[in-house]
Amino acid sequence: MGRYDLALIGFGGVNRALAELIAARGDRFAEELGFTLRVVAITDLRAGSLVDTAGIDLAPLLAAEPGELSFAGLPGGSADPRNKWVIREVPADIVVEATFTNPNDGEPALSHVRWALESGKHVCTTNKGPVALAGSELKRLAAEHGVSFEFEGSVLSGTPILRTAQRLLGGLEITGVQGIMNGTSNYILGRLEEGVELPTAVTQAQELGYAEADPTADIEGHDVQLKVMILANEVLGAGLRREDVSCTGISGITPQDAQDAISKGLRWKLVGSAARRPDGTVEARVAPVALPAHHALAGISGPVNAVAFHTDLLGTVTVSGPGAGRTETAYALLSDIIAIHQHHHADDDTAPLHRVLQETHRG
Ligand SMILES: NC(=O)c1ccc[n+]([C@@H]2O[C@H](COP(=O)([O-])OP(=O)(O)OC[C@H]3O[C@@H](n4cnc5c(N)ncnc54)[C@H](O)[C@@H]3O)[C@@H](O)[C@H]2O)c1
Ligand SMILES: N[C@@H](CCO)C(=O)O
Repeated sequence: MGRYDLALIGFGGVNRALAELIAARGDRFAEELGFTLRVVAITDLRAGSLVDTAGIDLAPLLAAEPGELSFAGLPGGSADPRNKWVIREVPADIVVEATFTNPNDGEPALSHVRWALESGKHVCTTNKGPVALAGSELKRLAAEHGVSFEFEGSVLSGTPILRTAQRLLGGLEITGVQGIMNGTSNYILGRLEEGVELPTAVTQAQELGYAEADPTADIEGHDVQLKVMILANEVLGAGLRREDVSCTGISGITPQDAQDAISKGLRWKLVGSAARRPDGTVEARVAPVALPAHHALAGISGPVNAVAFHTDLLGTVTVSGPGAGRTETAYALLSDIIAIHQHHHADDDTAPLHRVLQETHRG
């Protein structure tokens, strides 16, 4: 039986939901997945940092209201997040990065991921910034250090879109992808159809845990822009930069527009797409589209998302599932940990695994 010691960077909706899963289902994971999980460090901009290399007792932290959590004064606690020190120095097997997504330069999450990989620690992240803006560099860094860089939750939350493409569509030529890739905007468009005004719908999406810390990224399409970059780079080998993906969001759509569309048999959807041109380059965009009711993406409602892969041998293959949500996204992190286990340690029965890694590195 292996054990993975985790350092959680950011303790907001997603990483807190992961801690809840570990607290509630840890025994089941051991039985079904062949490993146990222990949290040895947590950092958060608001709560500070907490380190216990013997394993943090999660119950009292999870019992506290998120906004009231403070690690200062606890044994091993500090008011300062101390991200760099925790990531580099605390012995952990996996660094789980779930701080705010920064669509401009990916920071500070990009540095968090770099520090972890350079320290020989695996990384799982739901943060789209580092993956979209520096994915190739980070994969190279991970390979150099013999560790994994996993990011299933960066596109479509816990719905396994990236692993489906990587593992199940081998041998096909994927010529393009098209999808609804933002839970917040899709939820909001549904509320607009019901006559709810945009600011109210945004507040509801925030309360449900779908929206970014700054929901502008959801409404103006920047979140989908990053996801299109990730998908296109992963499945089309596109190497897109942000300026390569034209981007229009849903802020110009009113409840009246949404209801008028319904009366004409149409539904407004925020569609992200990337397609290979005949010369091999990739064209990508994010824009609202009024889809006819018979379109495969028109029936995708609420925080549910879907991605259609256009392929040569199978035609169109569409995968649909949750696109946002705290627990759904925490599941993506669990699926990343399972992938790390399968890739590196499935045959090990030693614990803790960071010692195995350190011994391997010492040669
Ligand atoms: N919530 C979802 O449905 C969802 C789905 C997929 C991906 N994501 C991504 O996952 C990440 C986390 O999402 P969330 O919903 O938990 O967000 P959140 O805003 O609830 O939590 C983010 C946490 O990170 C902390 N933080 C920010 N900067 C920090 C720093 N420099 N050091 C330490 N802590 C820092 C904040 O204090 C906050 O508690 C985001 O990047 C988001 O884009 C979220
Ligand atoms: N805010 C994002 C979270 C998932 O990346 C969304 O609504 O889709």
